[in-house]
Amino acid sequence: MSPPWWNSPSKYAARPIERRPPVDATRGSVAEADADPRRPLELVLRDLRTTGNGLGEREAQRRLVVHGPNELARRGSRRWPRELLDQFTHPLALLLLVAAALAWVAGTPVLTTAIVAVVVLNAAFAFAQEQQAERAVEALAAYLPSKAHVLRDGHRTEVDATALVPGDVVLIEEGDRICADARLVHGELEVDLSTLTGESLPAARSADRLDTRGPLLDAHDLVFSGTTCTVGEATGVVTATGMRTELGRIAALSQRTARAESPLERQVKRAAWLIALVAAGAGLVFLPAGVLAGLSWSAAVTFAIGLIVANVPEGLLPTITLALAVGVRDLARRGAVVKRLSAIETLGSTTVICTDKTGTLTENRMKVTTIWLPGGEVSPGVPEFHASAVVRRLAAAAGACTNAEPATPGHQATGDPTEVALLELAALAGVAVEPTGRARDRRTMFPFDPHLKRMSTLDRTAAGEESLRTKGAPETVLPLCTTLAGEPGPRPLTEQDRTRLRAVADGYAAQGLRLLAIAERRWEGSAPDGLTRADAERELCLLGLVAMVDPPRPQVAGAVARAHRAGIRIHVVSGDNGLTTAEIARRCGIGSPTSPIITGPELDALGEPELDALLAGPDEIVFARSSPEAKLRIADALRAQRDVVAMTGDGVNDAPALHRADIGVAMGLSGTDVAREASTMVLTDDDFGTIVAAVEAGRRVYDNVRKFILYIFTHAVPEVVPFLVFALSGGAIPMPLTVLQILAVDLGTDILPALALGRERAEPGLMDRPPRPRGRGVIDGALLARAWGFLGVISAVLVLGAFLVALAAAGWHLGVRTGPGSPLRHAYQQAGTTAWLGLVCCQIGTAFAARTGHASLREIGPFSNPALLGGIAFEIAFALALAYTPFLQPVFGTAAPEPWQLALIAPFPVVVWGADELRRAWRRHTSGPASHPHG
Ligand SMILES: Nc1ncnc2c1ncn2[C@@H]1O[C@H](COP(=O)(O)OP(=O)(O)OP(=O)(O)O)[C@@H](O)[C@H]1O
Repeated sequence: MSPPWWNSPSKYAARPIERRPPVDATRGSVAEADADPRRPLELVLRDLRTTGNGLGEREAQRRLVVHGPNELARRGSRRWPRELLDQFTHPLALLLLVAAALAWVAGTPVLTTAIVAVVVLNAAFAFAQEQQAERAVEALAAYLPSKAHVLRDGHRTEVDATALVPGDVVLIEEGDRICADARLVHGELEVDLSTLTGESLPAARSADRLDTRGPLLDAHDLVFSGTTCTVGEATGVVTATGMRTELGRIAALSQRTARAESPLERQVKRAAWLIALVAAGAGLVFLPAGVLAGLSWSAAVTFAIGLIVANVPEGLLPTITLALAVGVRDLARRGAVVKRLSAIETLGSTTVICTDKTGTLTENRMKVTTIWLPGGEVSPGVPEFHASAVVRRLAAAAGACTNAEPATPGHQATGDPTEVALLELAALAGVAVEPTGRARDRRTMFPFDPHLKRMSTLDRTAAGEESLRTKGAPETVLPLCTTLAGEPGPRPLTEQDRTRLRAVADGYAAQGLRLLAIAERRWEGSAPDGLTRADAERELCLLGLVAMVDPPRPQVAGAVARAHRAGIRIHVVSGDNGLTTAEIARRCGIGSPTSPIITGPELDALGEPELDALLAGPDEIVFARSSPEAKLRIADALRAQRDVVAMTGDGVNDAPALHRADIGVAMGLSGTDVAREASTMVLTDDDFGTIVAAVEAGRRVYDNVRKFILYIFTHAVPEVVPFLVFALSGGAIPMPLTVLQILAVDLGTDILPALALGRERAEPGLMDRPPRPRGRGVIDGALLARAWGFLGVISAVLVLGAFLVALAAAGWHLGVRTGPGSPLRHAYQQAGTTAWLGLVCCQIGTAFAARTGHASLREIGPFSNPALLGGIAFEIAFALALAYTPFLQPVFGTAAPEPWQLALIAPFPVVVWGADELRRAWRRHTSGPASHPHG
């Protein structure tokens, strides 16, 4: 049987497979495409003109020019004609086209042209918005560059995955995404091939299991781009990159998958349909009513069609998609890359955040502050520290039992910050660790296991002995120890020692320090072959405890306070000690002195009902020494209570919990690729504060979508009511607005202000109100009541009032004819134009009212949305052009109003906005802090 991967002579053995200098690729192209990666390794390496030491940097650059970047070609460019066509064939557009056909049959070619223009304009607009949204989402990839570790010039280097070339030797670790097809050189792995094969169970891959038959994807010595490593470590030589990989071949065959629709988009689509149906119903009712009121059939049909066209909200959906996409793009700039548009709305309703401690609440920059030795406590750097042989032994053991790389001139340290701190300790104690020597001396490694919470290595030492070094959480290391190191020599570890050690550990932990126990076991000569982990990690000699600080990030306390104000609870789920975690949580403002601390074993002992009861309570809980499975249980229990859960994670084992939470949050800096892929949101700065900022952004985008909907729903009432009055009065009161005038509002004056509302900044108090309940629709009763029942009714009264006043001033009274040729014709057109401009004025007032759902306009400042001011300026210019341009007047049925008529409608914006301002003030007064904006 082949030795396990950790038994290889070194972790990334820079062991030459075949000493052959790298060859200039330009002198003979690498036969990458033709080389069968399953041939004997020597032949594969020869054809790829490489060695187990990897390529030289210059050679890699040359190959990059020859082979191109390691990325999949985009196939989207040819899809746009189809996407544009889709805009004309979706059901709402078809409904409008049917209306256009009816208008043609009814003998109104102008209306037909207008409706077709509406459809074309809408399609163009929607298409442009969707393209923009797609580009915004695609641009996110730049925020999450994929990285790969390679040997270049014999050194381990991190490069962009796009820079990988055939012949590169890649280093693959647990949690990595594999970025190119590769033949394993040595090591063993388990890989998740589900992206290629759909098979979700991990498959074993090993450098030592040659496979020359069967399908390529089943070959045991090959790994493929797009898959992930779930367990193990290996090196492999890249055999194919970019479109030549198996993933590339599949991508070349398949189309890009369609973007999944978000719940918000589904809701809006349903609402759009409902409104379209209501509009069609209103149109049908109007038809007989209009005829009874004295209209000709063709005029009645025209108006019925006008009603439908005016109220079908066909532009709603793309605008909302764009608002979401813009929200996603803004968030990415702030450090949170959201992978699905729908996540942005879920984020806004988050009720619970379950966060890690290390790196999320804290800086993840460890520094050893104190060492506890059997003979007493010592701080790094003091004279006793340098003088003590036990310190040196502890520091050497701790330094050897690491995989991190220490800092060198010009290079920062890399790897686990806990280990980097231990390497720094070793250097300070005069036993600096040099990675090549460490790799050379290592015989076996039992890697860090999140359940065991410890790691061990078996190393050859200078004295010709072999030594097992173990470091890990004191709770898991102490039970394995039987002796205690001391100056004269080890002595048995007594029960009193254990009690004392536990007290010492608790004392450090209560100060928020992170603790590691360091222990050792020595063999004269060699340790027995084939030692299992359980065999090796026993009868250890405890060398001491190392306490490290990892300070809370300075901005976390503020973010926690904001989350609390926003009604969000925060539970800490950490692998660390309970007291340490509780102290860090306390410093961040999470929990109270009476908050429960539940350790892993305690959680395991809790039944589901007890866990549910615990989580249903008001407390914020510290889950300490927890396993990745604990996260899954917590996420499930919270979701069962209809909480909306954001859960952080970074390891491979966190992937199921990240999947299960409503918002899985992965760490972009310290997390594994597997966690990143399982998550919905990736923090590019690993900072807890960014999660809260993302929640805020989610709330803002959702709010803005509602503002936008409020605005475009409101105008339906002043448009429809005059028709109803006309019909109900049996034609005695003439119709103020023409169909084309209504279309001019929907598609001319309203569009830009509506879009600008979608970009409104966060309203004050946004994070002072409780989360939106799960499942509450974006269009709810409160929004409709405000749009139709309040703003709409006020606008309708004003519009109709202006019309009647203008008409009456010209001598009109009930029943007097205003049709073509009648003496009042011009006055009627002037009155109609006054009403129409009045409607535009009401919409300006509505726009200002819609800017806030709860706060007063003064709080956000009337001029703080310049796009809205620009949109309103356009709206006014457009409206005046329609009213005063001679060649447009006959088309739209307008006539220039008298100055006094303009003066009559000029205050309308203030009246509409002012009424809503008073309503909001009254609501603030009666309901206290904002609960339901727009309600
Ligand atoms: N590289 C390591 N080698 C050995 N032991 C470690 C190592 N890293 C952490 N430990 C021990 O395992 C414990 C759990 O570590 P883990 O990484 O699961 O959680 P954490 O980083 O402390 O906290 P969090 O889960 O909040 O990020 C630590 O408290 C420490 O005692």
